[in-house]
Amino acid sequence: MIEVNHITKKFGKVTAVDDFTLTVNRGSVLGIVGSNGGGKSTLLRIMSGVFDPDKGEVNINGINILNNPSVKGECFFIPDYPYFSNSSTLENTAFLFRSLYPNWNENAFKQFCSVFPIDPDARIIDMSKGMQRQAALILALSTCPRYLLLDEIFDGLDPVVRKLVKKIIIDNVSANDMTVVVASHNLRELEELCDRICLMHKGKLLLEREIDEIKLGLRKVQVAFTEVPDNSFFNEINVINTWRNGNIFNLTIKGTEEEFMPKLQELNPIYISAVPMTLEEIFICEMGVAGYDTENIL
Ligand SMILES: Nc1ncnc2c1ncn2[C@@H]1O[C@H](COP(=O)(O)OP(=O)(O)OP(=O)(O)O)[C@@H](O)[C@H]1O
Repeated sequence: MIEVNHITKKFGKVTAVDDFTLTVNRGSVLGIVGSNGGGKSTLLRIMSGVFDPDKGEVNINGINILNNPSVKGECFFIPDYPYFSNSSTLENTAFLFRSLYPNWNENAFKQFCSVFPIDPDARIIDMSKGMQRQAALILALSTCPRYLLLDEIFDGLDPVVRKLVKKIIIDNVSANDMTVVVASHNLRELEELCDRICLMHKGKLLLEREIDEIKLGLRKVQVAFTEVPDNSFFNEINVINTWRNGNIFNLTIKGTEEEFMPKLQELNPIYISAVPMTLEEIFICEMGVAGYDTENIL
């Protein structure tokens, strides 16, 4: 379990992370989304021990990571721009990592090298951005980390590799109880990967939800009437957003279809359809309901 307790980190006048508290359960995948400059990368750097916080602490399994190399050694952090030296290849970095990481898994390394379409003997800095990320991920996963922290890992990956990355991460979480924290602007990818999502803005945690709870909770409903019923019909249903175009209503409704459909049917609509919302739509909606200016946050 990772516990982030009241972390604050300032760079001069900028407060990158502001009294941030969060718990990541063992064997779970947490997604962090939020605005540019919201503090995601800084938070990940603090969680992995790259930066020390000004205030607060990060505990892994109850142990403060500050000046604790053995706990830090259980984490592998892939930054948004992974660093490789001029001469690094996958093979020679693996040679180094074998002696550095006690849990290095040679079979896993060979298997990852065979499934990812990159040359293990090529210089990593000559590779494309997406290929460099793949190289970083192959090395990270071969160290068998208990905690994997990923910053914008999907950036630059093609759709086939994105799918492969998600599958490998999910397999590792279920097989090895690995805990993953991934910061990304790509809500669609996070939706398929994460158990929980948190939203960070101006260094603060604005929202944290289970993916299933989010998805079950809201529906996008389009309903059309020949005769528009009295506005009071909204009172019967938990409508949190309405957009009307003549006799057609586009509603965001909180609740299950079993709950609200019979009530809508009573109004004799000529057309009705309910579809689940994407994570992006839900976040935008929840943020709006909470009074935030969503256009400047997501
Ligand atoms: N090393 C640094 N020195 C000075 N300021 C920094 C440093 N690192 C981050 N910051 C500042 O801290 C704030 C948070 O930056 P951070 O990179 O953590 O945000 P982010 O959420 O990852 O942003 P993005 O989504 O754009 O990658 C920004 O205002 C940034 O300019």
